Amino acid sequence: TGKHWGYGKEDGPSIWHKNFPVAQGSRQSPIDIVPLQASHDSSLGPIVLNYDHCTSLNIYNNGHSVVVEFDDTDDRSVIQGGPLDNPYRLKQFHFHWGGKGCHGSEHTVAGNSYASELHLVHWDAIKYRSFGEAATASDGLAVLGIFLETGDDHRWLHTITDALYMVKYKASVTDFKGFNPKCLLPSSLHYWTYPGSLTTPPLHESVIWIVLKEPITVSEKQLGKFRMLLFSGEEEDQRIRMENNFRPPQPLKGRKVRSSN
Ligand SMILES: NS(=O)(=O)c1ccc(NC(=O)CN2C(=O)C=CC2=O)cc1
Ligand SMILES: [Zn+2]
Repeated sequence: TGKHWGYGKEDGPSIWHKNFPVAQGSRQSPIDIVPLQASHDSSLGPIVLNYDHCTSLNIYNNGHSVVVEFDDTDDRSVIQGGPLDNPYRLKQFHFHWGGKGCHGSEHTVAGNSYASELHLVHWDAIKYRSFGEAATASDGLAVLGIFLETGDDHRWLHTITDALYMVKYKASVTDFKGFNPKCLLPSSLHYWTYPGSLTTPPLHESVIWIVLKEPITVSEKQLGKFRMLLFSGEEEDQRIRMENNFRPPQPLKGRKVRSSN
């Protein structure tokens, strides 16, 4: 079955290369984005999100993060434009966060990290027949990264944080219908883009990353609710809080980060 990995001392990001050698590959994510070194590319158009007919299905704790899954059996919710040649279908979104008062984003900006990072995961269903097939292709996935900073309450995030008690333990799942993630977008869709990878095992180098420049604001209280989730399953005696589930920035290895206008 799948190889075990986590975010601890014994099974965390510095060990992943033992079971997943691509961890030391040439297009790993996340990275530190240095705005002044990003090349402005006027051929990069705006990204377009068509989420109006999206169908969220469930919310679940996969032992690494909390994930909201979507019905991706047709093109009802897609991202297109920007660096993408085709529309990419929304499959799921999830978060990465730190411990109390510590930052937990995966991408950093000029060495600065945010409190958390939201990933909306999409796949090219024009070119590939399944998510699994796209996940192993060099241009198969497009992940939209959105930074979360702490401040006032986020008006819509409570719909998610109110459901977290239902998925406290690893492998727990509950219905989560009618959620449209466009309520989690910042006002500007200006972005950086670069070729990268999944930020957790299997670390496939199959992701076109699109990272929004503008963060959204959530409250420390709302973020605290993510930290009541557990990495561990209900039957396990250890109750390990789900926090600091982020991979640190990886070497750029000559890649170019482009900036929309
Ligand atoms: N953090 S991230 O880069 O957005 C990130 C996003 C997704 C995954 N993993 C998956 O989607 C798991 N998965 C496969 O790899 C193939 C089928 C499948 O379900 C890992 C990381
Ligand atoms: Zn992620």
